[in-house]
Amino acid sequence: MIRLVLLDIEGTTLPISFVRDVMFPYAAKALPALMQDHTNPTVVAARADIVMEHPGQDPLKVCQDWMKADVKAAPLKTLQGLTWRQGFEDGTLRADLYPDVPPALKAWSKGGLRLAVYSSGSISSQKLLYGHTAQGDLTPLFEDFFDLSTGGKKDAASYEKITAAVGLPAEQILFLSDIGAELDAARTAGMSVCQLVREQDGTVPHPDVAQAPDLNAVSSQFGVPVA
Ligand SMILES: CSCCC(=O)C(=O)COP(=O)(O)O
Ligand SMILES: [Mg+2]
Repeated sequence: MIRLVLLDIEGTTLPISFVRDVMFPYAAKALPALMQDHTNPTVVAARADIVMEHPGQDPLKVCQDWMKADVKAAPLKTLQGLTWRQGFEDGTLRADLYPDVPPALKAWSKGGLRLAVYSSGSISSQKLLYGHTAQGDLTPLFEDFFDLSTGGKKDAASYEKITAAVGLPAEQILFLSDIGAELDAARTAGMSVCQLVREQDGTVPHPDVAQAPDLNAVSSQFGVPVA
C-alpha cells in the first residue's frame, strides 16, 4: 500500500515550458548582477564550486551554458533559486502547475497520503514555487523537500537516503517523474514508480514502467484517494 508520494517537479507537476520559457529567462536576466555579489556567502560558495569544476572559465558563462543545456548542476540550481526569490515574492513569477495537480495533491493529503518533493531545483526554490501557485500556497501539503544535496536524481543511493529519511519501507513510497533514468534509480532502491507522460511536454515513454497522463490516472492505478 502506498503511504507517501514523492514528486518530481519539472515535467511532472509543472510544464517544462514554464521552466524553460518563464523561469530560466528570468534567472538568465538576473544572474549577471547576482554573480557580481561578493558579499553573499551562498553566491560566493556557488561560484567557488563552479570555478573548481571548470577552472579558468568564466563562471557566468558556465552557468549560461548549463542553462541552455538544462544541466542539473547544484551550484546553478542554488543561484537560480536566489534570482527566483525576488520574482515569486514581488508577483512577477507565479507557478502555473498542470491543472490536475492542485486538486489531486489536496485529495491525496486529505485522504491521509504523505507527500514530499524531490527535484533538482533547490529546496528554497521548491518552497517558493509551491508557495506561489495560481491556486495559492500549497507548501503545507508537503512534509518534506529533497534536492541535489541528497544526491543526483539518477542515482539509486539518493532514493535510499530519502527512504531512510521518511522512515517507510521503500515499496510504500511512490515516486512520480517524467524521466526514465530517475524512475529506474528509484526502482533500483525498491520504490514504487510511475512515469508521468505529459502530452504537452512530449514526454518519451519509458519501457516497463507504469505510466499515467496526469495525477488523476495515478490515483486510479495506485488506489490512492481521487480528486
Ligand atoms: C523549483 S524547481 C525549478 C525548475 C528547475 O530548475 C529544475 O531543474 C527542475 O528539475 P526537476 O528535477 O524537477 O525535473
Ligand atoms: Mg522532471
